[in-house]
Amino acid sequence: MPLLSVEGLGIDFGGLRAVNDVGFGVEPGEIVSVIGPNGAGKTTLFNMISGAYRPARGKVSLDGEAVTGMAPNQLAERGLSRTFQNLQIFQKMSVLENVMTGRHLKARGSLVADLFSTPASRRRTAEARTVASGLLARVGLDRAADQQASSLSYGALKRLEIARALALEPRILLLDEPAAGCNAVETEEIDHLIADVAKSGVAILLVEHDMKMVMRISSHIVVLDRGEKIAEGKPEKVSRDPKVIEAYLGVQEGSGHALG
Ligand SMILES: Nc1ncnc2c1ncn2[C@@H]1O[C@H](COP(=O)(O)OP(=O)(O)OP(=O)(O)O)[C@@H](O)[C@H]1O
Repeated sequence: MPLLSVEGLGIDFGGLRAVNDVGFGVEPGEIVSVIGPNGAGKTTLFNMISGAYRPARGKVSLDGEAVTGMAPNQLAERGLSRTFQNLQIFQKMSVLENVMTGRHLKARGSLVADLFSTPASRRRTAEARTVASGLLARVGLDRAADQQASSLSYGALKRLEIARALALEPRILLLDEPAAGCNAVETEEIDHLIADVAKSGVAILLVEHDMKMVMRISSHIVVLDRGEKIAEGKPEKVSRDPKVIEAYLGVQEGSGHALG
């Protein structure tokens, strides 16, 4: 049984079937990418899986448990963590503190204990600091730990956001355009980081426009067009699929989203 299982998922916006009858699974250690032309329904699908939208149809399961329509914090408690297309970093906090905030759900204790700084709350903070430091080393930001987040380059901020999502120790990580706005070097760093996280056994679901990156790192690709799944499979198979080529060619002019 896949760790994340999506079956017959769908939602409408007014009369528009934004996503319809989409299903797939993600196993631990796999990198599954969702691709498709602009407006295909990728972000909407992501929002339904991560609890931002309640699906009108279908089912989402995590490790066999039905989690359809659960709120993001309930999903986080069950091991689903996500990053956002528009960075959600606290710019005025230090790099280390940003990762520590990602740990709060995991290390949740009593507010009263924290207010009075009890030994238990001090222990939790120390533990969060240790975990956060380890994660910063993992994403190559250990030397920047005490800097204000606003001082980081864009690519480094993207890696910081991944470190913060990892602070929850997720079993599945949803990455929304992790390489958007990054240059080639930054994209490659993120590329390696994602592969490394997958290798540690975390399941990864990715929405990404950088087709070269998608083809390089995906174990499996799901292709959407106008809300429907039109193809899925290994990168080599999907990139040769006539339906996929047609969907992209149909919007290729000026969109810059050709299959790489
Ligand atoms: N909140 C909303 N209300 C109404 N329509 C929406 C809403 N969100 C998305 N849509 C519509 O649903 C369809 C799917 O949009 P979505 O943003 O999921 O596509 P996408 O594949 O992520 O596109 P892009 O590649 O441009 O990010 C589009 O036709 C879009 O206009």
